[in-house]
Amino acid sequence: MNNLNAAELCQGVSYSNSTAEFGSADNAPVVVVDTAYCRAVVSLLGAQVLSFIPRGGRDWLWLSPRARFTEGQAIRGGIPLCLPWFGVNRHQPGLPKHGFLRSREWQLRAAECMADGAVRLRFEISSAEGEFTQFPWRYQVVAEMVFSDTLRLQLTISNSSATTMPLSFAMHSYLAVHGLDSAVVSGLDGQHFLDNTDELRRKLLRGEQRFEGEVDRVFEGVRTDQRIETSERRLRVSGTGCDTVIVWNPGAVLARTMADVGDSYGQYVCVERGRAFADEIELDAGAEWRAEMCLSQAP
Ligand SMILES: O=P(O)(O)OC[C@H]1O[C@H](O)[C@H](O)[C@@H](O)[C@@H]1O
Repeated sequence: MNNLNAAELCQGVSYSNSTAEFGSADNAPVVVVDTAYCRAVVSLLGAQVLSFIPRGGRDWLWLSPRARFTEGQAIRGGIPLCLPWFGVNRHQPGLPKHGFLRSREWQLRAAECMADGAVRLRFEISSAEGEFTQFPWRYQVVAEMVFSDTLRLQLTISNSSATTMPLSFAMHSYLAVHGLDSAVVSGLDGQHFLDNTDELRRKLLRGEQRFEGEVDRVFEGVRTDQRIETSERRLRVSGTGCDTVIVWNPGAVLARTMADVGDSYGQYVCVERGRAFADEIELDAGAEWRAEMCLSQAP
């Protein structure tokens, strides 16, 4: 199955590459959405939204200036799609972190301009034969994105195997902030979390989530929206079918060990939506799971 060719793209959608868009040394194909609402860039590698700039505004997403754009390597920033598992695979810790799909090339199968001026893109991917020995399930994933004055991202994961498939995932948003000190995440007050900086001990968050040093927290079974407030904007993250919220920033010390983060760690916070840990899914043979995350301007 091939990508749409350029003539099949609707108005406001075009192909470009990471060098032209971001000045990267690696040159990977990207899709650009440029409409009255926004300008957005999506990489075919990982079906990863890399930039979303509402008209007259600044980018909601952070992309590392040192991001690499080569197959088999994760792109640091934007919204990586981590699946068919999130983080370290709990059943087989030796498998690649965050699943196979964030560093594989997806296919762009549809690009549609909607009556209200929004653009919808549909990307698809299937499990690769070479992965079967490590993860013995066959599955398909459709990622649909709707770009308007909000960014909607919907995942549909289908299990086409004869047995139940363990599924966890995350839509791993890197949200741009201007000064980590002023970044505040609300909507998690009174919720328990697994502290990934302290052997996943279960703890309680009281009040707002702030960022002093490394933060790596998994909130399960969340029924609320999150609001991310910085000195210059307020964003809302909401979701259905993705009740796990992961909040992450490496802090200065860990960031120094990450070649594609380094001293840029203060430019983003990750507020991710997915299903992981207690929210992990047992996806029956032939069944599918749908999840949607929406980023919007908060009042
Ligand atoms: O460095 P990566 O493999 O992209 O992972 C980046 C981060 O993803 C999630 O937020 C996890 O909770 C963190 O533990 C992890 O460090």
